[in-house]
Amino acid sequence: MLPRVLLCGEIECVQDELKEMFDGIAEVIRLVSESRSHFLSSFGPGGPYEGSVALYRLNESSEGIGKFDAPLIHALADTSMVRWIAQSSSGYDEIDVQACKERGIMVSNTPGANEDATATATLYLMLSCLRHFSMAERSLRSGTWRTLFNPAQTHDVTGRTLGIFGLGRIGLRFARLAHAFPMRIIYFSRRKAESVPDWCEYVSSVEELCKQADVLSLHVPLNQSTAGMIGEKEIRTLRRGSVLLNTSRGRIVDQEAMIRALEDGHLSSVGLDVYPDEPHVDPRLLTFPRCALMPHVGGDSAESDRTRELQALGNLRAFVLGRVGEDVVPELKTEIGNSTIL
Ligand SMILES: O=CC(=O)O
Repeated sequence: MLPRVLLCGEIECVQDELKEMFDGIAEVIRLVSESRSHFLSSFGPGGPYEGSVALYRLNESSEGIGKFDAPLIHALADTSMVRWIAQSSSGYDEIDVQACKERGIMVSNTPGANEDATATATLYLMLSCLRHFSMAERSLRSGTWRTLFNPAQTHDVTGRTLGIFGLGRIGLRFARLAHAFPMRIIYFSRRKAESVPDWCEYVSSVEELCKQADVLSLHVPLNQSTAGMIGEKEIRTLRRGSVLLNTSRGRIVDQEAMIRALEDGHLSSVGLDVYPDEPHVDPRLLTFPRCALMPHVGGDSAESDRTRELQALGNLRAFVLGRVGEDVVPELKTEIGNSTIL
């Protein structure tokens, strides 16, 4: 009997490739559970997921079965043969990686797949926040021509300082786009990046980044050390009238502190694609007309969705073939070699 791989989420772009990739090496099955209890009880003998050794996972699957938190991971390890979770996104904050480590389950993600889409989405949000394009469009669509739009309150991008928190692939791609205006680019990362262009200036702390930036853009993953990292102190260290952009994860920012700063004008606007409790959006955010708000679509384009699906499925296929995909998440790199189907 072939091993089975379970798709927790739809494959939208690469159905044909999916068939070819697993032909003769694994049986691909689909999620039928609408609850966590059904999911966890379906790996046993005679259950619909019996024989599954690996999962493909989209965050959308949380709607039915919840996040892959520690209780789910431990129960999965107790009741199934699953040894690999291939997350189909670059963020993997919905999976408790520490619990996976304890139970010998490997996790891969899709770094780089949506680098261009996310960087260009951030660029759009920055332009919209400084020039009020989203507000201008809303004005036109509501039949009021320029009523909402006041050019005296808008600003050019050229010559401003962009502070990038996290100079990974997306941060660097955005830096390159913004440098073209030109903007002055400064960044802070856990460590100074090697081989970045000379015009990308490293500053030694988040505080220094906030002191100098006109626009602060967040490009770090969500984990225990980044959660809430941009709070009251950091926001108030930004100059009055600054712009905050977040296309990373909502929980990196203290939302209450951000809303207070919008209310008293310390932040002139924010450009958000992500929120702490998606799909819920705090209704107060909708009351600031200059803010540019999107429903977590920044990383999605036909090209990046296709690349992401192929990359996640490639990681699954490598596991089924007894290899290790390139995309094991950093926290589990030391575990490589400990996970096999047999
Ligand atoms: O949010 C998108 C991603 O994590 O890829």
